[in-house]
Amino acid sequence: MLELKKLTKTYRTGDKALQDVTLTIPKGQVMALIGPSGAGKSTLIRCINRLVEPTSGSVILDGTDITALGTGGLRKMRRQMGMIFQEYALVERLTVMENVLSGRLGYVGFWRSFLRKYPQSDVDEAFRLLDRVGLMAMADKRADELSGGQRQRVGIARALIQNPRLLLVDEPTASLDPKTSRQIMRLICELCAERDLAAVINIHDVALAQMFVERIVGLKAGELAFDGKPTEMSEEVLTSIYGEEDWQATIRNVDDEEDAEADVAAS
Ligand SMILES: Nc1ncnc2c1ncn2[C@@H]1O[C@H](COP(=O)(O)OP(=O)(O)OP(=O)(O)O)[C@@H](O)[C@H]1O
Repeated sequence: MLELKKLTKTYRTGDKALQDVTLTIPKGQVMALIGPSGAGKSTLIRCINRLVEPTSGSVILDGTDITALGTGGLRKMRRQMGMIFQEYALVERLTVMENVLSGRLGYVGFWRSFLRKYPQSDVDEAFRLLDRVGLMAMADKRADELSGGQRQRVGIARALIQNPRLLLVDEPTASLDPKTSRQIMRLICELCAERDLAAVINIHDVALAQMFVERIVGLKAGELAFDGKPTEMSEEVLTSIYGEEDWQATIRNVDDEEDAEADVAAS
């Protein structure tokens, strides 16, 4: 279980990116974080693993106060938090397999990782994960030979080989086309369900979040503006988070997409 208590971040510039955010994310829950640009979504995700240092408040994962950890403790804790980024952050000249295995770097010793000698159990697990994300045939390809969707699948496998307790996902579909975006969101949510793994997903696309996750949290100017089920997302809620706009298209979109998906599944 992840608990954020009165999490606050004020950057040196004076920007109040987060203000008193209190949230509890139970084990196995996938939560989408939405909100306009600058609302504090990336800051929130980065405060959880302290890539950004919170100004005050605490982050507690399964009873451990992450905000109170020293350097060594934080390094160990970060291994338990898988991170998936928008831009994949793969090593271009390495193979798919090597990129996935790099998720184990925090676990194997320096020389072993320097020589890229991973234990057989890690290699076996990497093959299992590549199979699960549909990339078994690509294991020996270089990362720079892959499509955006394939690259994100490698990023997902790399995060999962850490055997994390929590997934932090920052704009996983920002560079992908709509169909690939849905496939990636579906894959992330299925994998979390299979592993009873909690995830916080920062996502711009409200309709996509509504389609796949069980809980949506809206941020506005660093403060909680909505916390509820996708079905509770209404035009009023969207207006309160994003301001005046014609939201009918966004909300209707979800129904249309679901109908379309159902048609495909039925055909
Ligand atoms: N390193 C930084 N130094 C100073 N201010 C920052 C820094 N990073 C973010 N901010 C500010 O903090 C606020 C929240 O930014 P953040 O990137 O968390 O928002 P976001 O919701 O993720 O936005 P986007 O959807 O555009 O990525 C913004 O006002 C931003 O300008």
